[in-house]
Amino acid sequence: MKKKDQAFELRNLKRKIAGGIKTYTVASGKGGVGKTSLSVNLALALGSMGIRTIVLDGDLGLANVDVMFGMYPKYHLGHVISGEKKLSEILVSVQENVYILPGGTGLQDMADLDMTKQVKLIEEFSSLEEYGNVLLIDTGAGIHRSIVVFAIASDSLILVTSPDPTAIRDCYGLLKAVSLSAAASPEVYLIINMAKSNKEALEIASRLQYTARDFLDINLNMAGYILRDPHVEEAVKIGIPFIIADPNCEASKCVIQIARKIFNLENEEGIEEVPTGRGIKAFCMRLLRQLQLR
Ligand SMILES: Nc1ncnc2c1ncn2[C@@H]1O[C@H](COP(=O)(O)OP(=O)(O)OP(=O)(O)O)[C@@H](O)[C@H]1O
Repeated sequence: MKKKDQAFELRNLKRKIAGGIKTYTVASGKGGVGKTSLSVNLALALGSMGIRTIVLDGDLGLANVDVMFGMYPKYHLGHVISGEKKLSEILVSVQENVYILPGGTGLQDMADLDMTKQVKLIEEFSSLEEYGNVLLIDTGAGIHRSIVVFAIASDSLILVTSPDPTAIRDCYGLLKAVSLSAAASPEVYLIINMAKSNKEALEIASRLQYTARDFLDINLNMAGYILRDPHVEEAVKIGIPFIIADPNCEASKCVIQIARKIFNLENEEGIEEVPTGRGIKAFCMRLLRQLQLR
């Protein structure tokens, strides 16, 4: 085994002892600000840095993640919940270290399962620990209860907004809804997408940071920005994520910066630590508890 691989195995072992997969909910409030685009390209950036990442398409209405890859998987989480498929059978490998977990409809059905079936489902979900260090949950638009539920159940929330004033307002609205429902102050990262410039992104971020701190007592960590870049649209048209289609475009460079910032890989020397969260079982249990509170 190569020295680098040995180091990676060692870090994975440490992670197993310390905890489990780290879960991140990607949400925005307003639709169309680039959540799916960010989730997919961030996952690919992390995968190429050696962090095994799973993207769960948690948009209960419209599945978008698959479309970004130009693929249409036959099975989704609904088939796992109904017992027709194993979770490992619906995971789609899209690149080394990167998997897509098609959500489809049916997540809400989880709450209606009897206790025995819920326990079985949690066991089934536990198999995700074998595939990933990180679970990114791409959610739909709006400030729906299901999105707040994902945000509270996960270890961390990644908030995305564009410079559009209505998007900023809805982003704050979602943060407020999460803070009102969460028992403790959540770990929250902020990303400004489709920014005209670094200056514009930093100004928006600083306004949101002040408001979140003063009115919600939440520390918003600025994770970075993605410039508005025509390569993003072009990549969507050909069904190839922009970080693969054009790794040197402005948007790709911004996503790599964000990956380094959120996962503490600010220097070029490689991965120091594999992210560790509370694990998939804890996530599932919190999710079920929140779903039952509807
Ligand atoms: N940085 C960017 N530069 C230019 N266009 C972008 C950028 N980010 C996203 N877009 C475009 O904005 C549109 C919406 O992106 P995306 O589908 O990722 O948003 P979303 O927030 O997931 O939407 P929804 O809320 O409907 O799920 C897409 O056409 C995408 O190509």
